[in-house]
Amino acid sequence: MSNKIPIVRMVNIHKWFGSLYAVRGIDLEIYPAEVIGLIGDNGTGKSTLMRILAGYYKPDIGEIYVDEQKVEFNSPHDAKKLGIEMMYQDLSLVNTIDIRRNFFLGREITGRFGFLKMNKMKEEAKKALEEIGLRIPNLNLRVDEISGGQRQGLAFARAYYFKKRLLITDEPTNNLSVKETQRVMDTISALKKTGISVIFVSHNLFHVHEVSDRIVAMASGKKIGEFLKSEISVNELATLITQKS
Ligand SMILES: Nc1ncnc2c1ncn2[C@@H]1O[C@H](COP(=O)(O)OP(=O)(O)OP(=O)(O)O)[C@@H](O)[C@H]1O
Repeated sequence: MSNKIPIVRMVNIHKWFGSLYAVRGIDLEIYPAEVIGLIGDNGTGKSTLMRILAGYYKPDIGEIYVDEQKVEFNSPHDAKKLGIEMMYQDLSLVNTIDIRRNFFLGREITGRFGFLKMNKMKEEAKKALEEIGLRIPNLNLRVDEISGGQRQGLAFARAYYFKKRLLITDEPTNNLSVKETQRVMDTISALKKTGISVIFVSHNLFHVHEVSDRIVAMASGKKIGEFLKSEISVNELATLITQKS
């Protein structure tokens, strides 16, 4: 990876919540078209680090570089403008409206006089879904009528369509069946092929190991290891995390 320029470089990031020292000097680099697994026990600072990267929190110490330019995120909007987005459990979808409207939520395609171009939106959504290998037969369904895996897929396809560069996804395989989990993992791999990078935060070491190129382990706010997938097994990851927590 050293001959490539990282999309993002986090340098010496520290964060306190009052007297609680949540993130203790983390360095993290993310390269284009790379899946990074971020692991660690509960309360080790993974979400805090990711929220800093996505502009929800400011670090107390440390710097963030995007394309080697120093940036300061004052809000998630600032990070989004640079193509960095954190996907939350609710995936920012509205259950009671259909898939194609969700796909464009707040960014609808309109024609003259502001009318919504429903067919155009349907076509574009279908194309984006297909390009990352997802088939949802009926885009007129409401989001609460599709499965959890399909909801994840929709959120991923939307990120792909709106040209995000780095997606942070927190436990995307939680509560999914084996088949649905596989679909989410396949979608992450498909996104990677389009050049998008993904940070996959999860407690499920099997899922992390399967989908990631590189795995970063945290304990007590610190980075305790960073490995290429080929360098470490799931069992070794489990031992590392349990020993340090
Ligand atoms: N907004 C906040 N205010 C105060 N303390 C916080 C806040 N957010 C996180 N913390 C604390 O910071 C520490 C790190 O939390 P964080 O959520 O980053 O851990 P995590 O590794 O993501 O955990 P989990 O895997 O359980 O989601 C914890 O002790 C947590 O209670």
